[in-house]
Amino acid sequence: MYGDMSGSLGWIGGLRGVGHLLRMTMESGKRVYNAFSIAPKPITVIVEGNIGSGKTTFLKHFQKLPDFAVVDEPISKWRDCQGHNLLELMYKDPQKWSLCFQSYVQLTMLDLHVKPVLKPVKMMERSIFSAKYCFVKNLKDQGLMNDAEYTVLTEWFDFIQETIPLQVDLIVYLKTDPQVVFERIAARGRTEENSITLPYLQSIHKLHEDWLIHKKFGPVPRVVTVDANEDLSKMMTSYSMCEETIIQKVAIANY
Ligand SMILES: Nc1ncnc2c1ncn2[C@@H]1O[C@H](COP(=O)(O)OP(=O)(O)O)[C@@H](O)[C@H]1O
Ligand SMILES: Nc1nc2c(ncn2[C@H]2C[C@H](O)[C@@H](COP(=O)(O)O)O2)c(=O)[nH]1
Repeated sequence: MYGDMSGSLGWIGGLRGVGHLLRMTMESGKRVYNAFSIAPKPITVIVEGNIGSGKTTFLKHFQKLPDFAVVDEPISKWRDCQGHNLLELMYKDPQKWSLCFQSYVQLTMLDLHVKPVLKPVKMMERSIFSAKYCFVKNLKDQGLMNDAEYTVLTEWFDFIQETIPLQVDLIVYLKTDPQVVFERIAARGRTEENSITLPYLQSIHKLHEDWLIHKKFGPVPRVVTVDANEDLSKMMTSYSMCEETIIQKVAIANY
């Protein structure tokens, strides 16, 4: 289901030296592939987390690094699909608009999954997987999507999995308390989101935990969980630790 290019991370200790070399290369501002003298095999990292957990903010840190290609969530497309604000329609009347919205999410996320990048690390904000396992499942569980609609979306999802290899080498999970993200969403003030309730965020949180921690929907690639409740001023350490883990993953993929 998830393409994964590298073996066990149990070699981490033995490769720490390679990771250090890569880090020195990246910190010196040179291209990471100088250390290999050939282009390394690219790896794909997806960043997941509840609404308002800090994914966009987290990815801004990596956008500054020369060997990371950040692929943002296509929310601008969801807010303007040839003049239709599908995000707003979905929040205003999920019973009526969820199939339409989720179909477009699945298309726009697939487009980003297959988008090639010219850098060693491709970092995606969310994925076709969280759309399915968290948001679509929540709509079904809450009775906001009927069985026929859910079946059609699921058959599309299954067909995509069977015909298009979607590479995911690592998942960074920004884990938050629903109350924390509830307050952040309110502060962010996105008009479409002013109807979001705490119980909704609690449901989405539980589904992220079921998917990534309890693995209730099948095997997942390696998950690095970050406590994203911390205030922004304290997040730099977590960002740097994730950077190190990703650099080592590149090393493993090219060992
Ligand atoms: N660690 C943090 N502490 C406090 N506020 C944060 C933190 N990370 C992000 N924010 C703020 O919370 C809101 C949601 O962050 P954002 O990165 O847009 O989350 P997401 O992309 O997951 O929806 C934004 O207003 C952002 O400035
Ligand atoms: N119903 C769904 N809503 C989704 C999905 N993916 C994202 N979203 C919503 C949640 C937010 O309101 C907004 C952007 O998400 P952030 O977490 O980046 O703020 O889009 C989905 O698949 N279904």
